[in-house]
Amino acid sequence: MIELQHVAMSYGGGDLLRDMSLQVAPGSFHFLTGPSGAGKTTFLKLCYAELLPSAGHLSLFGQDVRQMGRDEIARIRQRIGVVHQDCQFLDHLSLEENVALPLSVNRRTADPGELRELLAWVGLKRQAQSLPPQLSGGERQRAALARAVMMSPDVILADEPTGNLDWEMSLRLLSLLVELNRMGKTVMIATHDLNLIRQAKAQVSARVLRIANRQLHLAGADL
Ligand SMILES: Nc1ncnc2c1ncn2[C@@H]1O[C@H](COP(=O)(O)OP(=O)(O)OP(=O)(O)O)[C@@H](O)[C@H]1O
Repeated sequence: MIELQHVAMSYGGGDLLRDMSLQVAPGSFHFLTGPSGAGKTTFLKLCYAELLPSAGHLSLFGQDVRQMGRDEIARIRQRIGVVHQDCQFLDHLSLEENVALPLSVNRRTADPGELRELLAWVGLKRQAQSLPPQLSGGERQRAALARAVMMSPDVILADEPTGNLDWEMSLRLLSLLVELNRMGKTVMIATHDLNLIRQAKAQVSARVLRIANRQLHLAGADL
């Protein structure tokens, strides 16, 4: 589904990430951890072809990212829902419109019933007409998750989705991601929060990856 072979990534200077190999199987659950600045966001950006590797081989859904044209990348991205670290909402659009945005971008209209159901699933039915600045941090993160699953993607990539949330709200968000995984979605979460990882491991079988010294390591069971 996502496969890296000896991938390196550089923003121009030396390698930020080097010699990374990984196979992400359909339906798997991964955490990605590591110190601030280690390259977690960069790694996720590779996984949705926002960035291309500077060396090595990266394939998404069996296709080499280097061989893909712009249209193919756009098609592949529809299969990958991303929860960005800063949510990236359009502040002049309602929550409902923001969540439906991936469809409008693809010139499709959201089914009102499905949209309502999705907002109810993340507990935001009442806030459908609110503007993003009127939402709490937890509401914004849940809305970002709803937007990420709007296109029924196969993979969900979440970048520090609980970064600014209290423990109770973090658990709520985690339970939504676990539910998605139980529905068969592949999930990868970048996080600093080792307690969140421990909590998740009690619920799902998750692999924990750690970026350290520019390389990708499989963390031990002692987390
Ligand atoms: N577009 C860019 N151009 C140049 N350098 C960049 C760019 N994006 C990120 N970097 C640098 O790459 C390094 C890794 O950044 P990245 O955001 O991937 O790390 P991170 O592990 O997600 O950090 P954090 O946990 O603080 O979010 C940082 O030193 C950052 O400044």
